[in-house]
Amino acid sequence: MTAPRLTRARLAVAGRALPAAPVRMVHVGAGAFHRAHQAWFTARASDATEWGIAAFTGRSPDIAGRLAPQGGVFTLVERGPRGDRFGHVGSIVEAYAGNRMERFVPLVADSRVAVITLTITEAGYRLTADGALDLTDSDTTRDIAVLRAGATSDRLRTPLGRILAGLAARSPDAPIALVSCDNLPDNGRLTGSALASLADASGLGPALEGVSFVSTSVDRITPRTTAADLDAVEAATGWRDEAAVVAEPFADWTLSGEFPAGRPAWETAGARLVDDIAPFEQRKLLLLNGGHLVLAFEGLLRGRTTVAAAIADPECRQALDAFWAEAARAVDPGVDTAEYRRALVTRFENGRIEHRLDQIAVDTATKLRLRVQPVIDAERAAGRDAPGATAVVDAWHRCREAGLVE
Ligand SMILES: NC(=O)c1ccc[n+]([C@@H]2O[C@H](COP(=O)([O-])OP(=O)(O)OC[C@H]3O[C@@H](n4cnc5c(N)ncnc54)[C@H](O)[C@@H]3O)[C@@H](O)[C@H]2O)c1
Ligand SMILES: O=P(O)(O)OC[C@@H](O)[C@@H](O)[C@H](O)[C@H](O)CO
Repeated sequence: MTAPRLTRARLAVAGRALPAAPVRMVHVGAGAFHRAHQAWFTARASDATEWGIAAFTGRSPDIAGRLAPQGGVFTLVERGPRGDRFGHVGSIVEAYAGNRMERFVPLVADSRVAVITLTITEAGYRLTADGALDLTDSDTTRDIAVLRAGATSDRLRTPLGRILAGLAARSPDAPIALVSCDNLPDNGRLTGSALASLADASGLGPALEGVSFVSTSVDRITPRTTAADLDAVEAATGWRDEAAVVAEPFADWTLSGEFPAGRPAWETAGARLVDDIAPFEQRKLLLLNGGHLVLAFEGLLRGRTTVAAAIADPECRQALDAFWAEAARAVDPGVDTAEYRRALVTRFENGRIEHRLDQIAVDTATKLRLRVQPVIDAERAAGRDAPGATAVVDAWHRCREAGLVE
């Protein structure tokens, strides 16, 4: 017999109520990571009953179509090396496709909404190689024309264009925090300067008054959910959950910036608020995300398909260690890298997390520029050759020649 579909209402009837909190956060780019990270931290915060999330997808509407019939509730599977832990997360209280502007604009304009979070991937920001808004991007130029004409916001295509339309409808007396949760260095400043360029070009400069841009370093390995994962959730919990997500047990969130209208007490759920994010972000982006690139390129060349399979291959491991030795020197010495690397090995070796190398190996030119080139630059500035990091670039070229990466 098929298990009943998981919904917020059915959970309440079953005596495991997760009452919907009032919407005070809007998320743009609802996907696997948002559910496993920001939604999970918010649900675990001590004031979770005050903070509901309205989640909008970035491009594909798929996850909204799965979450909405469940009242936003989903199962998080924490997949450790020896077993799974299943928990229901209730912080998402509304879910929509990204183009549902008739709901998005009034929500962003609502002074009770205090925080907007984003996970739209690095490509979603439409930046040039030097981190400025790409004013030649066709969707961006189209959005500028729509915004300048004051035309219906339904025609906006880019996440930043949609956010700007929402902010333009908000009172300048109602401050708000915009929190990028994408794997980009200095993501708060980049988001702020990209939105400022968009606002200038669209004649909407005042829309950004009262907006605080928060930088974050985010960490939790969250692969794409598979059909087998959904079946495993059904077998283990007795609920059919079309929006379940699998992540490693480890989770980290470091934030730096002001929240002028308040925020959930994320620190009670394990988040870290700091004055200087740079050392945390360097460590994570160079060692973890740079390390993922090493394994992706070397692994794909050697016929491996997952992170766990690649790190178990001695040649891939050797390439990873060579890169890490150089990358660790590029990280601010104020944060530990030795223990961090040891923990990363354990995390990467978790074979029960099926993190596919081809999921990592997208937008590779941008990722190399942000996660490997800084290591080459730092080593060369110190008079060294950086053989470990340049080998990653060589492996990338070989992958491209073999048609293994974009
Ligand atoms: N999955 C992870 O392990 C992980 C960990 C840390 C950080 N992140 C960050 O989160 C991002 C999203 O990861 P995910 O696992 O949720 O991916 P996902 O594919 O499940 O979801 C991505 C979301 O972004 C939207 N999107 C994708 N490309 C876009 C584009 N060009 N323009 C606008 N919207 C776009 C999608 O529609 C979706 O809503 C990553 O790119 C990364 O920056 C992910
Ligand atoms: O699309 P990316 O490269 O930003 O992310 C791919 C993986 O490296 C990433 O998903 C990691 O698993 C994550 O950054 C861990 O916190």
